[in-house]
Amino acid sequence: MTLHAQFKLDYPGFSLDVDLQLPAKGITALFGPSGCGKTTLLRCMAGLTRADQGQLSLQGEVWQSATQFLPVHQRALGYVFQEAALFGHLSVRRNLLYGQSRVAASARQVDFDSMVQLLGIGHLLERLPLHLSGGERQRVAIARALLTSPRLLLMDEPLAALDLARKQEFLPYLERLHDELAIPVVYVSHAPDEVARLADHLVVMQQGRAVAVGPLTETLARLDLPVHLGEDAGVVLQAVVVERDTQWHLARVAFEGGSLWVRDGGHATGQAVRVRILARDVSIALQPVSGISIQNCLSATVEQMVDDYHPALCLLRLRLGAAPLLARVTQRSAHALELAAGKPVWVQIKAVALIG
Ligand SMILES: Nc1ncnc2c1ncn2[C@@H]1O[C@H](COP(=O)(O)OP(=O)(O)OP(=O)(O)O)[C@@H](O)[C@H]1O
Repeated sequence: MTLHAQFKLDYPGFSLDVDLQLPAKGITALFGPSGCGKTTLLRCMAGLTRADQGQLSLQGEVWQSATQFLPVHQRALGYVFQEAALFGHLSVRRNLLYGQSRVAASARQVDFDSMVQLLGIGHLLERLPLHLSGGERQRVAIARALLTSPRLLLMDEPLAALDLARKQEFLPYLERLHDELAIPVVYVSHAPDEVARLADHLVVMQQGRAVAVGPLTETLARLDLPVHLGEDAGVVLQAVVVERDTQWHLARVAFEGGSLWVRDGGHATGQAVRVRILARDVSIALQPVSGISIQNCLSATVEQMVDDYHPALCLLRLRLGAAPLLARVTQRSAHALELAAGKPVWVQIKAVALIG
């Protein structure tokens, strides 16, 4: 079951041309540089912009085709913008009830109290939007969108207007949504860390085209992505906490292909987590190295090697069992170690970010 979105549209100096089959569950990130068409695509999906040519169907239900165009108010979708658009003269509670009242009581699938609890806004219900922080406003906007019982949630850079502290405060709520919501979310972002943290599926856009589409882990590990991630190049692996070392405040997380020691994030043994490993934090040796401070040293095989964004550097894709890994090394080291596809090596992983 999928979300099928096909649109062609021309603006002066810009054209959108995409044909996407996306999973009808989890979070799909639309990622790419400013001006590549992410918002335009989202607006087409919402029916806020009418593409010259378009098709949109969600699990077989057609919202747009050559002969049909459902206007935005007839599409069962929630839309969260960069800046929360709440009614300023209504309390948070009444803003939420307004969202809920847009659906007939018999069609409501989302419960008011559970949404308030999920987004942690119970103590804000009697306040006016003016008296909320940016992050609180966005949480209310999401709750209001979800109270319309949508079948699809569209989010356009919901963190863009927040400062770093508010972002850190807000992200756990998005993660909770990710874990608890059954509806698909299409999430626009140009921040690699947000994508790494939230997305299950990735659409990389460039100049109005989708240049790479697929599950997050494999798509981030592609060496042919035309969008250069620079210092943000790296992989995200799904893992499980298997052991905790309370003396040293470390946790061991296992993934298909190995395990890593990371800083203990307080997760219980057995809990699923994501680990993000940046290419710049991975180094290569031909033998296992001892007498160094790096804790994580694993055997891997070089799969592919390409020139990187600076002539001194190259980017390698390796396999640790089933899991992909990216490493950035200098061309001189690659030459000295005679690195090539198929070569077995040892990787040392200097830093690992535990997410979720
Ligand atoms: N209504 C419009 N009329 C004409 N051109 C438009 C219109 N809306 C967007 N554009 C152009 O389409 C291109 C894509 O814009 P869009 O806002 O979709 O990009 P984006 O990837 O969301 O960018 P950002 O990350 O900066 O928000 C831009 O060149 C923009 O100037």
